[in-house]
Amino acid sequence: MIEAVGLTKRYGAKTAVHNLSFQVRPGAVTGFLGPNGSGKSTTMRMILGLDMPTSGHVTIGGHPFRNLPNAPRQVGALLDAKAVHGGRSARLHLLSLAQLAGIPARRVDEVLGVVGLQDVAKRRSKGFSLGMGQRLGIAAALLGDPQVLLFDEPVNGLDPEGILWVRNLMKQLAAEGRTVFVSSHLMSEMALTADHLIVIGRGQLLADMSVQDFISTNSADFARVRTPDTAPEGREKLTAALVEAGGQVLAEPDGALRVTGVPLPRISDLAHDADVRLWELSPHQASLEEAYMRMTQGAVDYRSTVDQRAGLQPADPYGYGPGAPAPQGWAPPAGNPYPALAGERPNPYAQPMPPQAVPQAAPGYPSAPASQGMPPAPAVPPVAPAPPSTPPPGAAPAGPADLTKRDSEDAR
Ligand SMILES: Nc1ncnc2c1ncn2[C@@H]1O[C@H](COP(=O)(O)OP(=O)(O)OP(=O)(O)O)[C@@H](O)[C@H]1O
Repeated sequence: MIEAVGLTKRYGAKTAVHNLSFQVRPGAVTGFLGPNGSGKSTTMRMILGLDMPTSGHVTIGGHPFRNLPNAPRQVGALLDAKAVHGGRSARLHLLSLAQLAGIPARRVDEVLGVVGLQDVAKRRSKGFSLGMGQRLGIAAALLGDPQVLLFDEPVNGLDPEGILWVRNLMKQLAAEGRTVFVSSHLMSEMALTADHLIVIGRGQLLADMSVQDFISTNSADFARVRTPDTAPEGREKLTAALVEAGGQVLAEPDGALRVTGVPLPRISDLAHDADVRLWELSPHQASLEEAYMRMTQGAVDYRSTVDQRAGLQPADPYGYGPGAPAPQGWAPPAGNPYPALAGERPNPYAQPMPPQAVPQAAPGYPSAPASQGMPPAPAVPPVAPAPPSTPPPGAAPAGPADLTKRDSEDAR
C-alpha cells in the first residue's frame, strides 16, 4: 500500500502539491487524475523518493521508498519513457537495470516478451517510436516483478491494440493483489481500467472514491424525451406536464427534451395522460469524462483561446469562421458549463459566472435560477432542489487554502 500524509511540495514560490493525504490499496487499479500541472508527476516522484517533500511524508508498505531494501524488487515505475540511454539496445537497457537490482538476465527476455518488444530487443532505443518507448518503460517497471507499480501516462503514444493491452495488464496486475497507481488524461480509458480514483486540482485532493461513486456524485442522470417533430404542440404540452410534476426540462439542440427530477416510468405516464406520443424516452448516464470535467473545471490552469488568426487567413469560404452566424439551435457555451448539482457539495474551485453571461431559458421553458449560473441548452440542467448532503466518503474537504488562486507563472 502507498500512503501519503500531508504531502506538500514547494518549488520556490510555487506550491506544486499541498497537504495531500491518500492511500493507494492493493488489489485494485487506482487512477490518478488531475488537470495539467496539478501535481501528479510531482506526487509520483515523491512516492519514488526522487523528490523530497517540503512537509508531510509518503510511504510504501510502511517505509519511505529510500528505506526499502532492494526497492526495484518491490516497486516498479514508469515515469518518463524517454529517460533511457538512446545508444543502448532495449535489451541492454533492461539488462543494466536488472544487474543493478540483482535480477537474473532471463527476466529481461521475459519482460521483453510481455511487452511485445522481443523482435526489436537488439535495436537501439533512440530509433524507437513513442509507443515502442512506452512499452520499454513498462518492461522496466515489470522487471523486478514488484508488488507496487506506478505508471505515469502509460498509454501515451500507444496504438489501440497497445492501449487494450495496457488496460488488461493493469487489471491483471491488480487481480494478482498488487498495488497499481496510474495517471492518465484519457477518461474513457480510466473508466474502463480503474476501480478507484484519486483526483487532484492545483496540488490538492478533490476526490478519493470509487469510479462509480465519483460519477454519481459529480453528474446528474437525466432522461432524453423526444416527441414527434411534426407536432410541436405535443412537446409544449408534455413540458408543461413535466414541470407541473416537479421536473426540470431543457431543450436539446436536436429538439429533444432533457428531463431531470422525474423518473422514466412517470414521464411515460405523464405523456400518456397528456395524450402525447413519444419518439424517444431514454435514460442517460453520465460518463467519467463528464463527471471529471464538472469536478475539475475550476482547477484548470491552461485553457485554449479562440484562434483569431489575426487576419492571416483569406475570407472564410464556408462562412463558419469567427463572426459567422451560429448554426440554428446551437448556443455557445457560456460561463460554467458544469454547474453544481442539487445536493452536491460546492466545488471548491468553481468560479462564479459574470451576470451578463447568465443565459435565459428557451422560450416556453422554465428559467434556471441565476445563482446556479445555468448555461443555455445543451448544458446540463439544474435538478429539483434537494437538501444539502454531507460530503461523500473520501471526498476532500471543501474550502481549500489560498493556493487555489491561479498561479500566473509556471516555475519550471
Ligand atoms: N522541478 C520543478 N521546478 C519548479 N516547478 C516545478 C518542478 N516540477 C514541477 N513543477 C511545477 O509544479 C506543478 C505541478 O507539476 P506536475 O508536473 O507535477 O503536474 P502534472 O499534474 O504531472 O502535470 P501534467 O498532467 O501536465 O503532466 C507545475 O506548475 C509545474 O510547473
